[in-house]
Amino acid sequence: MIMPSPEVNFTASPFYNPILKNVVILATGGTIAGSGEAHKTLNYEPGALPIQDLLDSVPHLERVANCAGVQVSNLCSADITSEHWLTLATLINTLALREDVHGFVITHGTDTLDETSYFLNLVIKTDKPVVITGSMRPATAISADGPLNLYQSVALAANPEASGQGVMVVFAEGIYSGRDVQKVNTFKANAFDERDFGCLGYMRDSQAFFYTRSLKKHTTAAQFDVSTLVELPEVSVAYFHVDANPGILDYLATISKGIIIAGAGGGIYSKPWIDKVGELKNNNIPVVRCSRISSGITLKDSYIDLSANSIPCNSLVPQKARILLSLALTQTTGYEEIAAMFNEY
Ligand SMILES: NC(=O)C[C@H](N)C(=O)O
Repeated sequence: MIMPSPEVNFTASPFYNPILKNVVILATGGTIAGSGEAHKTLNYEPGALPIQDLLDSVPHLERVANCAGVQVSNLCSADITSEHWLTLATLINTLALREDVHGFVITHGTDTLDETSYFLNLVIKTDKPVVITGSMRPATAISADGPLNLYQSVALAANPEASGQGVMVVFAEGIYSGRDVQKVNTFKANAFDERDFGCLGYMRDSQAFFYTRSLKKHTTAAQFDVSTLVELPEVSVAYFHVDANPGILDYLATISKGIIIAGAGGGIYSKPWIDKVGELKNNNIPVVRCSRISSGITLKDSYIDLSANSIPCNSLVPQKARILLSLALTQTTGYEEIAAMFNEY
């Protein structure tokens, strides 16, 4: 999905205020742009409304920042692909070079927002604030949550305190790190959390209050460069469970350059899977061991992996480990180097 350089012009707006910061809004779709039966929260079409409708739904947004909207896509986030990720990264990395661009907001469906936020956190080359948001209720629902989420995201993107914090997610008045944010509820408006690590801070109206920061490498400190890539190495996830057929790993090896195992507990799997992981290592297909549990850490474990045939994921959930392994594979297939990245990022 190659997107020509979009027109981003802040001064064209009749509300342009030279005192305020300039924020680019990159719209990708999701429930925040969803439309359905008046007042209902179910049975709507995500990614139905254009970016201008979303901006118009926020009262007095022009008092917070000068906004310029770019429609990157208008999709349910299940249909976001790595091509969209590469497009977003290129757009942000290019626009961030402009002196008149001070921050970015991405509107996104919530179902894969945790993946997009981690990918961008690893590949964006700017300290300017990048904030991702969405909503749980469509724009047409009673008490739609999109306008407040968007208002607070624009306020955060225009806030110099948000610089250098990596990609952030603003949702239901919380500020979360793109690395650790996770969707934890299928329908409630307060659908995001940061597992054991606490959120970075809170939003109250347009004010930001920061309390912590992520210690893991991101953005300008990260080693990944996607500027010349048109696709990412394919990495698949295998979910372990009682009686899980090890043949699934054989199949995944035919379509993947690397495999993530969502293991049980601290990232464990059965003896037939242990043998299969040994075969995969011999075939030069790196396997990363994660847990199907969404908090805690997965470490080197001689019981499950005496010959160190797999790489422990440290604290990443499988869908985020998949992104790091894919980016790692753009640079190396070396187990030691990849293992170091899982401790650094
Ligand atoms: N709340 C949402 O945004 C869910 C929607 N299905 C999406 O991810 O696009």
